[in-house]
Amino acid sequence: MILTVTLNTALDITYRVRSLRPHATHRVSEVTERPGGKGVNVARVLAALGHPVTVTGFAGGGTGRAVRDALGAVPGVVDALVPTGGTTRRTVAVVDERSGDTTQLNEPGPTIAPAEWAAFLAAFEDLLPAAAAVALCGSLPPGVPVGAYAGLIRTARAAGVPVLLDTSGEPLRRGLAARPDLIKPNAEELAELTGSHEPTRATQDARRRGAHAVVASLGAQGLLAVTPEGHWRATPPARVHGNPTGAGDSVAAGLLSGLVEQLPWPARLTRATALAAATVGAPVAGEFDRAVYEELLARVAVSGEVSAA
Ligand SMILES: O=P(O)(O)OC[C@@]1(O)O[C@H](CO)[C@@H](O)[C@@H]1O
Repeated sequence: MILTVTLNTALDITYRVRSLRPHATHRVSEVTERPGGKGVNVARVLAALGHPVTVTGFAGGGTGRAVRDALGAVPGVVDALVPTGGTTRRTVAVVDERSGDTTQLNEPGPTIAPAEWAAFLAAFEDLLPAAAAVALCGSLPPGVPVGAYAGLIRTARAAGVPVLLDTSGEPLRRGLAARPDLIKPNAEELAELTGSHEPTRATQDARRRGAHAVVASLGAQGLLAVTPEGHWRATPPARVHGNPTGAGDSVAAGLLSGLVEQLPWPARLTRATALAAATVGAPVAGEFDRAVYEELLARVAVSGEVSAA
């Protein structure tokens, strides 16, 4: 199975409004609720691709129950979430129907007690032997040490399990020191990490900081990969309009599934690019439009070159 870790799970709420304006009252035309947090979205996409997945992290309170109930209904996903005495957060994505823009409001999440963190570490070590790969995804809830991902990466690498790290800020900076196999920053996260807004330079710099491979997700411009095997650019054929929430998680799912299937890099990048665009085309985070995905697979352009041996 593939193990996804979401320390700060969420009940993702998506509101659609006609036009979002500060200081105004809005009538919501449509509300959807889904289990979320980045690793949960990665898990749903992996399961839809036919990979067995186990989800761990924390869940608690009424929202935690709702997340677990909904996850339990997803075929192919095993719930190994660790209970917390706090209450799982909500995130709210407000989709402006007129402009198509999405505004995201993410709560900080519950405070994790030291004993709960210790229980999670024990559960993580128990799950590792059955894992073909691990994804460590999203923000850290209060109470979890800022170097948490670095520790989890060291534990996974010691067990011989490849790790994808998808986070930002200080947890990403510290995680890099533990040499994850792959990171998947977006342009903003890359710039924050490296100080450079030039994607090629920033991606190379991120790799020098410790990641084995870096795949930068550049929104409608596609993906830029710098790896020991070579460097590539994958570009979708056209801009897909819709809700971009979760598109990065679909990139992570595409890359992880390709890693486990031992696909060559261009095929992994094609899959990840098509999945991301198909996620933008679906109205809710963590879901993708399968028809759009299958149609795009043949139309993603990949250019680049293999490194000299
Ligand atoms: O606050 P974090 O952990 O960074 O991100 C959480 C989150 O915004 O990311 C997903 C989209 O990638 C949403 O489903 C989710 O709730």
